Amino acid sequence: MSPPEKKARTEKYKALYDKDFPPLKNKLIFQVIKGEKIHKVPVWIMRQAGRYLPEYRKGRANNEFFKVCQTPELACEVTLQPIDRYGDLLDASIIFSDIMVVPQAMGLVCEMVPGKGPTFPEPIRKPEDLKRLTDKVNVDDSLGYVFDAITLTRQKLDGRVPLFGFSGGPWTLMAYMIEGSGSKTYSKAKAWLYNHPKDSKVLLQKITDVIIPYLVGQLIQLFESNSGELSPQCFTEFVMPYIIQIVDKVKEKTEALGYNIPVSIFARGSHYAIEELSKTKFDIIQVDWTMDPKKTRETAKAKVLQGNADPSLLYGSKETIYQNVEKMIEGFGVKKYIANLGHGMYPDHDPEHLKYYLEAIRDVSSKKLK
Ligand SMILES: Cc1c2[nH]c(c1CCC(=O)O)Cc1[nH]c(c(CCC(=O)O)c1C)Cc1[nH]c(c(CCC(=O)O)c1C)Cc1[nH]c(c(CCC(=O)O)c1C)C2
Repeated sequence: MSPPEKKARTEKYKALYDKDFPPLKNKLIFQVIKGEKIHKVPVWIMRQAGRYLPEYRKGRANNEFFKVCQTPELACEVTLQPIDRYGDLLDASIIFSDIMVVPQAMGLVCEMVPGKGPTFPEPIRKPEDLKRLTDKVNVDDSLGYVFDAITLTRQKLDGRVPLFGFSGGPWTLMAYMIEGSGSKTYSKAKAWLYNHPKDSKVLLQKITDVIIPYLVGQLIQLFESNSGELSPQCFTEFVMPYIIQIVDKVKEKTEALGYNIPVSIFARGSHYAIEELSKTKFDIIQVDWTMDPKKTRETAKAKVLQGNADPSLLYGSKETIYQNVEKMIEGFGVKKYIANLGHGMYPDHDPEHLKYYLEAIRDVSSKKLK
């Protein structure tokens, strides 16, 4: 985006920033975190705005993926699609964007290649390549479009549900920046942890320093989606120190402004880390479907847990979905719990089956909460 375009964008949204945000009508997630009485378990879904929705595919036919992310009107429109479709069955929205906007802000080119996903034509290969990264990233300049999209969306939501902001975690972003795309083994990125531990920490810190000023929203989720690739030892050394910095600093910053913003962590695949994570300031721990709800609840007694049905459950019948939801809620319990899937929606999911899942959560949990 050229500087005059950027200025126009900022001017355009100034009035929206100055206007008070509409008060929240649905506060279920905040009530769960505060331990207040609720009438049903709240639910939202990772990738709830996406290719499984015909209205999303229709809009995307004319617009490149990152163009949607970078155009606040389009990002807002797509964010609202599942909220408009499912009405009060959903209890949160999540801003339409991608974790790759942070590496882009750091000066790396990342393109969405059809059939392949996000791809870096010139990934970081050796420690000298770190010099190619922008030295001091001005987050307001380079990611201002996300802030504008968040502001516009909060106005347009009119308080129906709260809005999640999100970021990839430092390790997950480092892994993509070195691999250049998704990978089966993440062996190039993991080789860095063993061969260049110091440079790895320089890179993780650079990413952390961009994430902290970037994270805004009424709720926040940090996606360490690639954490399950690591040994417990590497997790402790290369993930924990950075995600703790992020949650501590984000809390400090927002509390100083008078806000208490709940922060959620999704360390996908890191079973061994649940206990360690339950001792941090994260308010919510999102778990994947390979974790048993009851055992996870026993391990992280005091924390709000979020998850965790296998996304493939949505290929099942209405009855199958209902029975699995009953078991899931039985395991987690109806308190300190936010329902979600164990990972994002798949492009070939039937939107009607997501509705069955959302209805089952409402029906099963409201009976138990009576
Ligand atoms: C809809 C969508 C997104 N990203 C991608 C798509 C499909 C692309 C398309 O429309 O063509 C490509 C897209 N973006 C990414 C991938 C995975 C790449 C790979 O590992 O191979 C793809 C196909 C990278 C990505 N992107 C994201 C993660 C973390 C969560 C997770 O573990 O899935 C990751 C790893 C986060 C993400 N990505 C997105 C959201 C939007 C908000 C919502 O949830 O509704 C979010 C939160 C949006």
